[in-house]
Amino acid sequence: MRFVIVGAGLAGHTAAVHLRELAPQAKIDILGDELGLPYDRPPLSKEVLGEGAPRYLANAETYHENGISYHPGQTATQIDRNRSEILTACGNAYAYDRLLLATGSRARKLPDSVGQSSKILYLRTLEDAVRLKSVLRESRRIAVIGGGFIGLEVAAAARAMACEVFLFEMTDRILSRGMPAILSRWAEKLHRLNGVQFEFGSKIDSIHHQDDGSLRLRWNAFADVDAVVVGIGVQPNTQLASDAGLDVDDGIVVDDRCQTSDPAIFAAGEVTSHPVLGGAFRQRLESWKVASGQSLVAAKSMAGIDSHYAEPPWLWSDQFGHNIQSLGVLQNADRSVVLDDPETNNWTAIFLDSHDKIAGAIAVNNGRDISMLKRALLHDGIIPEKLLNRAAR
Ligand SMILES: NC(=O)c1ccc[n+]([C@@H]2O[C@H](COP(=O)([O-])OP(=O)(O)OC[C@H]3O[C@@H](n4cnc5c(N)ncnc54)[C@H](O)[C@@H]3O)[C@@H](O)[C@H]2O)c1
Repeated sequence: MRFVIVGAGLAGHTAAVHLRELAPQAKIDILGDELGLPYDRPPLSKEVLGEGAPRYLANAETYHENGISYHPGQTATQIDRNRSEILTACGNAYAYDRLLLATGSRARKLPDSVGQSSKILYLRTLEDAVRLKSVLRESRRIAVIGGGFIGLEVAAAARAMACEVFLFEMTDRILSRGMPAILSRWAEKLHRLNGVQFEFGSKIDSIHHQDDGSLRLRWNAFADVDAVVVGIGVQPNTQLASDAGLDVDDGIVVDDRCQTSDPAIFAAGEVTSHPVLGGAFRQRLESWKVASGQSLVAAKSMAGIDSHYAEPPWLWSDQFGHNIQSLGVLQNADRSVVLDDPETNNWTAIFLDSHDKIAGAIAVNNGRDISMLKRALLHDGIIPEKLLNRAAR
């Protein structure tokens, strides 16, 4: 059996390791478009911007010892479904019996018309993180565009380096995509207390270089900064799949076995549009947990073992030493129950659906609540009595 994996992020790497265990005789190739070894992405906006080192997922010896052929710098450009081959930009061809697409996402860019400069930075890859860190070290004032997790984690890292930080968010609150207002209020207060300055409802019209090397931002006012960091979301890398005629709807459409509309082709990680909560709807989730969980299901399915992905959405973030966790689907919730005091740095909000069952939760420095609520969500959806006792009356 020949397995080819396109994408050497967490999903691609983890699937290769599982496939090796499940199919000891199989040929396994991983194609990655970056040059180095696969690494874990969450530390890029946290430890790597501080004093920490990147977390590599493997080294060349482990791949060699496990008979996994890792091909860095190989950008896949075409799936030839008739010949069951992947073609790359370098002109190589890799034949497959089962193919896994773990192509992830890329950073959404500001339009070129806003301005172009080597000091307008994005954060998606290890190379981006290393460059950003060195620019932050040299900067006194920076602008961050976008108040999502990237923007906020970069703001926290920049403040730790004593940079002045202006954060521009086009909506009226931070974390507005998918996170509830109670978390936005808490996180904004935390960031303000730590010196981050906010501009809401503002889109940058232009960014110009000035003679002294700084950048001038224009929206309905002006600001001069040394660098601009942009975190305005991501776009899934679906081109390869759509060019090959696979079903794509925002992400690559897969079933709960991670199989695409072609039975020989599978997909895993944040590029997938997959069924959530028993198939009630489908979602593309930008989360480490999806990459790690779906890679096991995809590997089993590719090896012919029955397996289904049924994990509820879960993600976390660390900001100014505080841990935020989010569980489940919060957008469709009808009401919430708050445990402890959201004015402090330890609280949990549980979101309930129209049947008063748990839809999801947010916990600030309360990771244990999330573990308990996850079990309850998967069991009967009822809030455990032990937690209810802490609800504000
Ligand atoms: N801890 C974590 O889970 C974590 C941490 C970092 C990054 N990530 C992931 O990295 C990816 C990228 O994160 P992100 O923060 O860039 O995306 P995001 O979509 O979470 O947030 C983008 C923010 O930018 C705002 N925005 C969009 N266009 C804008 C504009 N022109 N001007 C001002 N604001 C604008 C949006 O309103 C939104 O608040 C996501 O997949 C995210 O989940 C996750």
